Amino acid sequence: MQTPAPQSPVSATPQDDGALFDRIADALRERGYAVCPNALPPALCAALLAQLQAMNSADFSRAGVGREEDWTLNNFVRSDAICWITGASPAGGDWLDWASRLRQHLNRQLLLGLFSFESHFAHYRPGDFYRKHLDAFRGDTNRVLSVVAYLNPDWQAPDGGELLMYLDAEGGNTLKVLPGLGTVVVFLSEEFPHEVLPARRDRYSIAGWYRVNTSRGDRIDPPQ
Ligand SMILES: O=C(O)CCC(=O)C(=O)O
Ligand SMILES: [Fe+2]
Repeated sequence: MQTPAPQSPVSATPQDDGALFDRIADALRERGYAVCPNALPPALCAALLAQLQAMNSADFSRAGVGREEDWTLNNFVRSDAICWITGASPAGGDWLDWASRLRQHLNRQLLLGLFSFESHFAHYRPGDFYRKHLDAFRGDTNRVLSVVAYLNPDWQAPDGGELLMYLDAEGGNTLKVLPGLGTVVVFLSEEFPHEVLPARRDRYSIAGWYRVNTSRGDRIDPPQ
C-alpha cells in the first residue's frame, strides 16, 4: 500500500500539480508558452486574495523598467504598482513553494537549469497599462522563463486588461488572455513580446521570472 504524500498547508494537491506541471512542460516544449485557466490551487488563490485585501496602496510602489543601475521610472512604458514577494507572509511563502515545485518539475522535464525565482504582486488601476515589451533580451540577462498568475475573481471580457502576447516575429499572430482568478501563463522570456491592455477595473496579478545562474568571478548574479 502506498503511503499518502504529506499535505501542504494550502493545497492537498501536489499530485494534481504534477499533471498541470506536465501540461506546462509539454506546451513549453511544443510552443514556448503555456496558458492555463484554473491552474493555481483554489486554496492558494484564496490565501493570496486575502493577503492582497490586507495590503494597502502603501505596500505597493511604482514599477520601473530595467535592472539595477539601469532601473528607471517610465510612465510611458508602464503605469502599474508592484510589491516584491519575499515569503514573509504565509500566502507569499505558499506561492514561492508552488513556484519552486514548478521550477523543479521543469528542470527535470526540460533540463532548463532554472536556478532562482523572483516575483512581485502587481496592481493596475483602471486605465493602467504595460506597453509591448520583452522580459529579457538575448545575452543580456538571466531571466529565462516568465510566469504570470492572475488574482481577479469574476473577470469578464468587457473588463479589458488582457495580456496580449505576440506569437510570431511579424506581430500578426497574437493571443489575448483574460486575467481571471487562477489563470497562469508561462512563457520563454526572450521569445515573446507582450503587453498589458488597459482595464476598466482594478487588476491584480503576480509576475515572476525564473533565472539561470550567471555568476562569474566576484559578481554574484542573481544576487542571492
Ligand atoms: O500582468 C500581466 O499580464 C503581464 C505583466 C508583465 O508583462 C510584466 O510584469 O513583465
Ligand atoms: Fe512582461
